[in-house]
Amino acid sequence: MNSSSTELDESVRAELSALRDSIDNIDAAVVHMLAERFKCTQRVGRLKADHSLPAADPAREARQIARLRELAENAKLDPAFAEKLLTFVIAEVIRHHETIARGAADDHDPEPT
Ligand SMILES: C=C(O[C@@H]1C=C(C(=O)O)C=C[C@H]1O)C(=O)O
Repeated sequence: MNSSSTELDESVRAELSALRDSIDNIDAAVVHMLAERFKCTQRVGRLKADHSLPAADPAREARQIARLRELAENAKLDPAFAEKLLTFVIAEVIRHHETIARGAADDHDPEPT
């Protein structure tokens, strides 16, 4: 190995390392943003359970998906991927809402005898 290829290796390593630092920062931001989103959706779940509203709202989901697909297209992100991601997150939210609703129902129902 000559000195120029060693230098190239070093610059490639440095670029890879800098890119990975950015990826780590972005992943941290995604986790924090998801945590904030789930805080909001937990409150929505509580509200729905308290007022006997259904866990899922397909009409709202359809509007969100259409909006996100457009945002994705404008951002040069695959809209199908954006839709898959949102659908995955929403499915988890609905699961949480169902759990909250079951808890609320248990609180209101008399103990089985
Ligand atoms: C959070 C809600 O509950 C569900 C979850 C949604 C979401 O995670 O964005 C959207 C619609 C509902 O199916 C809501 O109704 O706003």
